[in-house]
Amino acid sequence: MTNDVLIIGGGIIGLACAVELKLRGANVTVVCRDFTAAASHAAAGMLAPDAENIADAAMLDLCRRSLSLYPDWISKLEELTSLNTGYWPSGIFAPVYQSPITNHQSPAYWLDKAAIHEYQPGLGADVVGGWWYPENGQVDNQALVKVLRTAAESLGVSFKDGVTVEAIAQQEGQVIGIQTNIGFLRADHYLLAAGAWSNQLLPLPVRPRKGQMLRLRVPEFVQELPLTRVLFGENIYIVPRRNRSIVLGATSENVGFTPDNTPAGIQSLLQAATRLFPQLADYPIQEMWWGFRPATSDELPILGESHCKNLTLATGHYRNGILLAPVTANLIADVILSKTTDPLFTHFHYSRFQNTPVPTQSSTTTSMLTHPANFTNGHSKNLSLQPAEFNLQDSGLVIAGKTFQSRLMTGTGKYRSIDEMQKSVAASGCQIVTVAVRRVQTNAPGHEGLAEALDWGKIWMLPNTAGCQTAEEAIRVARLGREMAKLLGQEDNNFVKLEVIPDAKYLLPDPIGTLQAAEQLVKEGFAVLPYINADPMLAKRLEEVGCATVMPLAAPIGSGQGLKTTANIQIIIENATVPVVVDAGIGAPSEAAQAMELGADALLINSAIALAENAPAMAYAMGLATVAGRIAYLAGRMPIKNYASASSPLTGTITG
Ligand SMILES: Cc1cc2nc3c(=O)[nH]c(=O)nc-3n(C[C@H](O)[C@H](O)[C@H](O)COP(=O)(O)OP(=O)(O)OC[C@H]3O[C@@H](n4cnc5c(N)ncnc54)[C@H](O)[C@@H]3O)c2cc1C
Ligand SMILES: CC(=O)[C@@H](O)[C@H](O)COP(=O)(O)O
Repeated sequence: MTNDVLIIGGGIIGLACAVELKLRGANVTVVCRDFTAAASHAAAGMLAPDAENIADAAMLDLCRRSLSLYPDWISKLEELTSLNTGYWPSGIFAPVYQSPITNHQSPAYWLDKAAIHEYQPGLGADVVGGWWYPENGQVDNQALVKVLRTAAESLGVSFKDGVTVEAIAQQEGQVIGIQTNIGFLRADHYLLAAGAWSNQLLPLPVRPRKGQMLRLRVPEFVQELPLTRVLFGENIYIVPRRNRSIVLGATSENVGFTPDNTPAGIQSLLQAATRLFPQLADYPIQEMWWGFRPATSDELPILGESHCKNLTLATGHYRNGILLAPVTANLIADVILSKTTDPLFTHFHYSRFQNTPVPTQSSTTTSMLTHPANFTNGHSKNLSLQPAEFNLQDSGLVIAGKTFQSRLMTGTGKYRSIDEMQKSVAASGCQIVTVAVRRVQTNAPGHEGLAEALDWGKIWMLPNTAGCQTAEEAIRVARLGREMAKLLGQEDNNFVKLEVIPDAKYLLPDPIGTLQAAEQLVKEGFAVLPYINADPMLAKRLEEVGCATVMPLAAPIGSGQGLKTTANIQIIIENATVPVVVDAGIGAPSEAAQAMELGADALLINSAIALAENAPAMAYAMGLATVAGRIAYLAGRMPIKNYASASSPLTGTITG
């Protein structure tokens, strides 16, 4: 039996799960950075599986199931606390301005113009009809969150308020604890319920979708409540509360975590609201706010088991987290305490974002997370000119005990398309591909779906900390990178390409920050591959603190200037006992070959391939150049002489 459960996040999902787990006998701790900075406070509280027109059948099923749990769940909570949640199964009207073409399925009823205006006086004159969803309703979500918190406290759930979880520490498929700003916390089992912030802790495709809201007040001179049912209009919903406030929402903006209400956002809400229910134009505005919905790429939640046996996921509830709270709490408690998974949950398993099958309850997740020990990207044959054919010894590139046959590493940035990137990676014959953790996490332009675009069973991932300006940031992103690699199936991948780059113009790395971050990451068990200026002293220091390679630059990243630091790279190569990977600035295959001829152990090339007119062809050429340069190095080049030396013999020539 799992005794201690630690929940990350104190929004409605974390709180609902806490109450349910506690009621079933677990010891529960909720760790939360900010109880009010949560989508759960910002929401409108509609319970609207039908009005929302949910297309996904399993999602609709889940939402309806949750709606059916609402009455009993609310009674239980209100009894426990003697507080009111404002639950109101009022029904929802969805007025329209044009007659619909499609028919909604029961439980929706079509009301023609006369009927809807009769049932709901005060609607805009251009409303031509509407749907009536008698089974949908609303709850005062802010009141409900308070009730849940009070219930949890009265049951003995322990709360750690104002505490930020910084990392989820894992070992061999188990979470061993969480790193927080107040220290390391441990439990038997962990539940991630961090809403829109979830992917700061695990590489899940959960992004913030901002919604702006405002509240009006029914003025004193209006005696009776003008609205007693939710109006679900086009780009607007109007949610009347029993306490005479009226909630208007909501915008849907893809602006990351950009805070604040904006004139454009509020104007759009007011315009749509007063068109639908004109008398609102004279109602006083009481309050405005905004919040971040936790949106996944397929707009469905992520529920149930994770890649770690003792970590469960309950996140990504997007537009319906208030509605889905009771069913989530019930089924998550089943998963954690009874180890049973409702068949419906398989539809919401995190692995749908990977190209791997969903593991069953009885199987361990290891099958999903293992990969072939020897990496071939399937296309390296063309480039495998074997030095052994010429009596040359080359045992391959060994980094942190892992052997790779290819000595070329590539990147994923700057390609015109994912398809071009995939073809180029294949054509290069590389076995290591570096991925910018931050850009993948934030779905930066050109990085959408990137993590899933390569076959990580064949390519070794080198997560990099691009975009980090300080040692602290790089350490945090490195930890995320390790989780990302794990989640994508490389359980034992502890590699990180460390980049600490405060300067945007030359993209030159900060040597002090790099050394500090490297020391820390080595202590945490990472195989650190630091990107550095070609500084032999720094290279030595990094080697001394335990880095797995050093990666001196040939020239600034993306400059394509070629080998500008040859003399220093040569000193680094002469003195290094770890592999030297020449990284950045290589513009042409001749320069790749030249770096390898110097004795570099490997190369990392991105821009020169991605920005070539024919990227896959250039990737192939870079692969050949890397092999050629390596063989030339092993073959031993002729010495350079000051004067000409005739190629043909000077003796035994025929005289005429
Ligand atoms: C404008 C708007 C309107 C909405 N309307 C509705 C609606 O009408 N009906 C409906 O069903 N749903 C609605 N939703 C969606 C619903 O609000 C969300 O799906 C739901 O609140 C998600 O709950 P949650 O607990 O997962 O996340 P949140 O409520 O966001 O809670 C997450 C919590 O985790 C904490 N946290 C995050 N990271 C960390 C960390 N590293 N360490 C510690 N703590 C952390 C945060 O501080 C926060 O308190 C709406 C959302 C918005 C924004
Ligand atoms: C992708 C990556 O890690 C780059 O930052 C790397 O330094 C390669 O540089 P080029 O793009 O100049 O090849």
